[in-house]
Amino acid sequence: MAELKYMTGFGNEFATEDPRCQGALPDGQNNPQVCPYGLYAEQLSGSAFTCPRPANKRSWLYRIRPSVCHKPFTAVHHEGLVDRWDEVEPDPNQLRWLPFAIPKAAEGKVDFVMGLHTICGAGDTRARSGIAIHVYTCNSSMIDRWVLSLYFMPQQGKILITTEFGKMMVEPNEICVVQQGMRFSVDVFGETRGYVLEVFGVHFELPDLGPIGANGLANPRDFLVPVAWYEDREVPGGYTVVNKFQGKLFLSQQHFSPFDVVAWHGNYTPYKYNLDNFMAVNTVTFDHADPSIFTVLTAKSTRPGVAVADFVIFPPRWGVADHTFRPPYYHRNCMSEFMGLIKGHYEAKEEGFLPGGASLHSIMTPHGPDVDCFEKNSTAMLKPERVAEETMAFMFESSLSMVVTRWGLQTCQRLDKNYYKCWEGLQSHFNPNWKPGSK
Ligand SMILES: O=C(O)/C=C/C(=O)CC(=O)CC(=O)O
Ligand SMILES: [Fe+2]
Repeated sequence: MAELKYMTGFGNEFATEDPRCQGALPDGQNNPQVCPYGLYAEQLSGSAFTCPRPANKRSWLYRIRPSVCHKPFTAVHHEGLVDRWDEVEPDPNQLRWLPFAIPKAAEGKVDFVMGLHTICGAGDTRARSGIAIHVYTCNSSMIDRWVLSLYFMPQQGKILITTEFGKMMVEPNEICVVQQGMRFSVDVFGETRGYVLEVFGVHFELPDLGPIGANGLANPRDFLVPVAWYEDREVPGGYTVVNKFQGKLFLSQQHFSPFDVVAWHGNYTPYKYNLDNFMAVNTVTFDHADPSIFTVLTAKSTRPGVAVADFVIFPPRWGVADHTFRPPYYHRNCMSEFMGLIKGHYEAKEEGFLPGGASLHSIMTPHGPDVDCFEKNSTAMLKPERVAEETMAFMFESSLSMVVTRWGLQTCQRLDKNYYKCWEGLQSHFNPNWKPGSK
């Protein structure tokens, strides 16, 4: 496959035409009486029309047929997708999952939609407030079907995401955002697994940088946006549209490929980002900084400074803190922390937290380094050293109190029942005779 092309930037106004149809974008207006090449104009709104300018997101698509040409939607049951949070009793325990099992191709084809399972979430898709965290495990490409609106993190196996806006190849260590309403299809190249965060009703933004200044963390120029690509393809057997609506899936048929957008312009787009481009900022003196220092993207709530979901990474970096216990401190948090591992070993849990697995530390549930990590780092010689080499751990940190699904707690059979034991060996080192100045 030829190398894909991308445009760069975050949330700016992009304009792109498939090179086969130069001049497809109308000049100086959005909906001329007749569009170039006989295309239809269609607007995709990502925000209320009246949103303040910085938050106002929309794109104009110029396509062979408008997307309204389809047969009626009919409901279909998908066991794995959940949007109500009362299936099982709440569980405040520290939870950890072994790597989620990927179905073997020999045992049957499973595509991205079939292989999508909700692990936890909160809120209401109807009130457009809340989140859901899913995992996908699959072995086959989606054939002539597509679905809407997600934030992807491949963990194993690259994925080719074809969207109405163009194509993106997304590899492990990259993230990809396909926003609400954008139609896409996922091709895979073998056994494939990854994480998905779905945020209802808000969009990811780059975090403000405050005293850091104008540069750093995820820089806007490193975000990649697909260029227009279309196919004019009749599908006599029917192209299945998968619509995720109010948490349920609906199918409809149409007789042509939905990827028929010849040109588009706007600031509401899918995009991808390689986590190696993250410029980490951290202490060069002492103490462990709060993990918010590693925020890549944030989905803000209406409360100032409080995120519906922050996307945070723990990238390879230097650790230099003087007279400091360098790994994460023990803590209880007013936010929920869902973690996953793309590759490598996470410093607070060298064992048991594995690539393709996950952990959830709910609101106010205590957690922190395991025994080995505590003992090793309490006596370590503190010289500059590489931390998280060849590793990429991430966290979805949410102000919502998330509920775990029945699939997450029971059906997937990946819950590590012994997780709590990793702290059991923490000894008391209390010495009532300790004197200031002694070791
Ligand atoms: O690295 C950090 O600064 C904190 C990160 C976290 O809060 C995530 C954890 O709670 C890690 C853990 O499993 O202990
Ligand atoms: Fe934490």
